[in-house]
Amino acid sequence: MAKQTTKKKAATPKKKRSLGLSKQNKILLGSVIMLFAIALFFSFTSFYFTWQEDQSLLSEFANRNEQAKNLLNKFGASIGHLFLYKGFGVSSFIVPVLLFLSGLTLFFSLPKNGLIKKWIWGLIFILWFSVAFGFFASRWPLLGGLVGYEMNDFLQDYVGKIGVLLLLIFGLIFILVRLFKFTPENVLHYFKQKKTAISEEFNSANDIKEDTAEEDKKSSVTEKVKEEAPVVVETYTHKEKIPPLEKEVIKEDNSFEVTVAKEEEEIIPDSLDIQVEKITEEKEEIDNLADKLVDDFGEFDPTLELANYKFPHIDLLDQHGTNTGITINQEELEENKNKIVETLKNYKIGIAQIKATIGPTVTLYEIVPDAGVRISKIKNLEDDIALSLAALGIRIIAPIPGKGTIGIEVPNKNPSIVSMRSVIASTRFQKAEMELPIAFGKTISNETLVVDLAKMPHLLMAGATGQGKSVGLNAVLTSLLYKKHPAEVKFVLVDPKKVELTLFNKIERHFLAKLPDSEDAIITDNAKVINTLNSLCIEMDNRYELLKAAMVRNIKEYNVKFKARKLNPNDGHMFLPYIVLVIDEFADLIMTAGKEVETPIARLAQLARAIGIHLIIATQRPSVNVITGIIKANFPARIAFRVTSKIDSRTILDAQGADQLIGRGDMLYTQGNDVIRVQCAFVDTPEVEKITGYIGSQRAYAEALLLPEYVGPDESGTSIDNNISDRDILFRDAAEVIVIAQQGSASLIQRKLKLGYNRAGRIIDQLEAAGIVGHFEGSKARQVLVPDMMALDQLLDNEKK
Ligand SMILES: Nc1ncnc2c1ncn2[C@@H]1O[C@H](COP(=O)(O)OP(=O)(O)OP(=O)(O)O)[C@@H](O)[C@H]1O
Repeated sequence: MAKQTTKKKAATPKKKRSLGLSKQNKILLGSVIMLFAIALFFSFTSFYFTWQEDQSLLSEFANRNEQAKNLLNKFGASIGHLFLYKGFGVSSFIVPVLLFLSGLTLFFSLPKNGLIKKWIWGLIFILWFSVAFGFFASRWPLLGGLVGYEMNDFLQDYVGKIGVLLLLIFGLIFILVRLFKFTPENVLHYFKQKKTAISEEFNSANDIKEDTAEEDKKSSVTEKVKEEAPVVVETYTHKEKIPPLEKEVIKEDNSFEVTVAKEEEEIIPDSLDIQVEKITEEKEEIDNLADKLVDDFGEFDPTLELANYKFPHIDLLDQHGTNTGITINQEELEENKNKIVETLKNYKIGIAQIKATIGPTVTLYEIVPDAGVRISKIKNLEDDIALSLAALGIRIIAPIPGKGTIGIEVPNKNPSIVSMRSVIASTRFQKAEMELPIAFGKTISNETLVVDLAKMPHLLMAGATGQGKSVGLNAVLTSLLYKKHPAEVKFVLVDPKKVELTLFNKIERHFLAKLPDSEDAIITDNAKVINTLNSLCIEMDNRYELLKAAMVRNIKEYNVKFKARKLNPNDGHMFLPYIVLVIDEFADLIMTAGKEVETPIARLAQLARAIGIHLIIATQRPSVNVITGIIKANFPARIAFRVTSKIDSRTILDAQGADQLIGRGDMLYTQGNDVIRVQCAFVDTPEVEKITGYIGSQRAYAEALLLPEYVGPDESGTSIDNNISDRDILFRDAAEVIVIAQQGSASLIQRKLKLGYNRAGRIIDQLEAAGIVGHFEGSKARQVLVPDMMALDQLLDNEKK
């Protein structure tokens, strides 16, 4: 049975495992081992015949005059003595067998698995036989060897003869069960099979006998066979209970014999561990090349071009008088506490416990109301509490998520400024292992809030004018400037207000990205914003192509692969910096360009996270026509500075509270679930100027990062064929309508000539090509280039000539 198993195993095709040796070396080593095994075998065999004669020569190994009788002379005599006499006796023969198998495996580069198991079992056998021979045949020391004898001696000292016998029996059972898979059922089945075979043999023998007998006797024999048949069927029904392993053989006499396919059972034995072959992954050629390149040149360093770039130092930021930290006004605390308790008492709400956490601008009073008090009751008292505390900006959080208490945020009389310096210097920011870390400010419990823009993945910021949006944007940009090398991140800045972000012009060649044909990197013109957004969409598509070619899922993996030199720059691969698009006044953009801005923004917001383009959009007017559903859905991270109405607060946060803020950087931050109150870090214009000046004075790239070129419909308008024969038959009528009204709009043509939108659009394009109306200007009507009917006639007549 065991043999069958081994055969089966050998027959199973298995992948070869690399030994780390070349083919030739394997053949050499394999043959040496096999020959050594043969030498051992001959030495051992010969030892049994010559050991007595060679005994005296064992100490004369170096003496060349002495010759041993062993087939392998003194070597054979010595090694035989070592293994058979001093070692394990006759079971030592297993050693050359195992060695031969190992040599064979190497020689033919056969799969190595199973070999270790063979060695382990071989050694178990050697030990068991050695002890068994030592026990049963102690008179013949060459059968059990010295080890067998000594082990017997040793064991008998402790467990006696019977103990050793029991141990040997256990060893035998162990071998039978673990190696040969003996189970009582197996044994029973084996005997049953034997019995069936014998009875069949017996029957067939009878058949032969009966064949020679007379005819009338024949029938009785058939009956007898038939009688026997049910016994066999019984066997079948019994074994039917284990169907998957059964192999049915329909015998000639129509009786069934069922053989259990034990071999199969042994291929994946239940107790034997499955041999899981560890396949050393074949290295791709490209990987080898990459490894070689990395060995030769080290990993690709994107910062190499500006290797001497110095990050801005903390002293460029001001303290803003915050080095003293938050001052606690004990009186104010007591006073507020008493007022809260009293107000609630007036409404018959008892307080079991009250606790205060002092933040930079507000103090959070956490109260645990008496049992049975309805939370909604406290929430409804918001205005009353505000009135009794005579303070603006009271916010009630009922209950505080995850705490089971009710929070009342009361503004401090003397709020302290959270300086950008303090948040940048915080360990939380300094140790932040993030892709794009941003230190927003400090939470109510005075912890620095550091978040990863890459995870947000886009940020929507809203707040009424003068509440701290621009400062917030500067805080975001400053955080990134303090943490990122110019090679790692690029900004696309859109500033319709024209004054807020101009300071960043100084770092154009370090940190900014722009359209190829534009002079200024900071975009202030709304028409250009559309081009830039579409260009970013092209960049996004290009990056997706690169990611696809590199077979990675996001920019992080892509850059890791690129740094490891696994992506060939000749195939268009390059290190991809993160791109952060900042739009300072989004409402203005939407008002002037509408869908044209919304569509690329929505596309970017939906798709750009994986390829490292992140959007930060700020707006004064968080109304639903500015922050449309599609934009909102793609900006889970939102910041609300103080807004003027509850509706605005709902629009931006999907919750109220932003209308209760106190302004000056007091903000609410949410990344989808909880709303956190944060005091935004304050960074003043002179500080930003110092930082950008410091960076700007350093060696820079030759130019800002160039975004892909985008030819918008306004520019491409000129490419429309000014083909007179292709013109619409109503072209002249439309031209007259436009010139008379001096208004270049498609809807005017639609109305006056009762045309569909598409036809009117086509005519407008033709009018543009003819030079009658100007370029497309977003939601504004086109300029009419022909002043009156006379000029129009002249223009069209000239065309005909
Ligand atoms: N985090 C802050 N800490 C302290 N003061 C602040 C903070 N943020 C803003 N301020 C104060 O509020 C003023 C207005 O801030 P900011 O210019 O950022 O407002 P804004 O929301 O951008 O206004 P607008 O929309 O009109 O540009 C600042 O000059 C500053 O005095």
